[in-house]
Amino acid sequence: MCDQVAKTPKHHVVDYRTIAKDAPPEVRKEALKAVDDALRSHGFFYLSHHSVPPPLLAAAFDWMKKFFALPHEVKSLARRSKDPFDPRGYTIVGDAVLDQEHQPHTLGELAEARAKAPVEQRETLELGCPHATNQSPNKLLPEEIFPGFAGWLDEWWDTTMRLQLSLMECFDEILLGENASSGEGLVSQQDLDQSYSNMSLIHYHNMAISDIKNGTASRCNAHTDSSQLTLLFQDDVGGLEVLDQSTPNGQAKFVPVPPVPGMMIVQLGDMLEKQSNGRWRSALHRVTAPSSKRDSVHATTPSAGTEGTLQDRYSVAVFVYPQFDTVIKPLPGCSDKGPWNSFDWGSVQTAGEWWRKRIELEFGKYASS
Ligand SMILES: O=C(O)CCC(=O)C(=O)O
Ligand SMILES: [Fe+2]
Repeated sequence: MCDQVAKTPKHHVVDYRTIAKDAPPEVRKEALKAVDDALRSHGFFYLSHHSVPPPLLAAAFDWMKKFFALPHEVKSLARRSKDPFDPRGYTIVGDAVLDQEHQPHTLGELAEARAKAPVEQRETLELGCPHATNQSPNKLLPEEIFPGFAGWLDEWWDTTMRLQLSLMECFDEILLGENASSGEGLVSQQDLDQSYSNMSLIHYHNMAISDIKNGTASRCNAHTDSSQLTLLFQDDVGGLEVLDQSTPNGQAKFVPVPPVPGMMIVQLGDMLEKQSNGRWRSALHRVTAPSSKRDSVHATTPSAGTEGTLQDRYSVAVFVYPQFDTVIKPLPGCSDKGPWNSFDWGSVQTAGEWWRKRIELEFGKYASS
């Protein structure tokens, strides 16, 4: 195990090679048990030796740096529309708001939390399935302004979708057991040609640590993802944290999920919490100043060189959704109620309805501005 993860011993690390279909059955069985344990206790795990080729991943970070460094007027050619349900395009600080630090149980409580949340200092490029014809197309800059990006996106999209599908196959085996191939599992809810999955390329602006400390601004407020599953790739800046409820005295606290070279993060979202009947946990997570900097009186960052400044941070989050007409209810094999229950879903039944509720809360303020 890598040293950086060893310092945070509670975090689970899964080696992708051990859950791949061609792994020896005994190895795979053990590894799937480790996946189950991780999702039961923390709702996320590190995935090492994953199938995203390093050059494709490095290109993701290069593209982000290039895109976000463009002048505002140019980026604005790809601006997200004000219709909350037209989710593609470039967003700026203040368009979206996340916040459920105090674990609201209803969508009403979530809306209240969001109304009071500090402003997240981030800009994003929101993208969806490049070849889907059933939803708004991606808002890309013209090829002559940003040559090569569309080609990278196609390859990235297909690679990450194949990866998520192989994780879904593992989840079906864990949750449905012998009935994994019955056509009632998670894989059957996916249509990769017309996928509703989406992703954010994210740039966190450099900012004063004092703004985080005094609560006037933030990087990414605490939230769960509304997806089934999120694939998260972060740069080496740090600051990602997840709520750990497994402490011996029962006191939940946010713990760092530091970047580890070569590893990505697999995180569970609201839909799979419900589909697993609360056996697995939708991870409550946030991005803040890395704890070593936050706790220091004279925090410095070597690259920024400025006292009390947090350097820019980049990440990619791929949010995996089933087809939007999927009814989100416990899967066969998940009749036993587990401990996690992040939300009262009220009358919401389908994946599309849940997405609409959550996206409205996230982007509603921008739409009305
Ligand atoms: O930037 C990160 O590491 C996390 C981003 C995130 O949680 C989100 O956009 O939902
Ligand atoms: Fe998230």
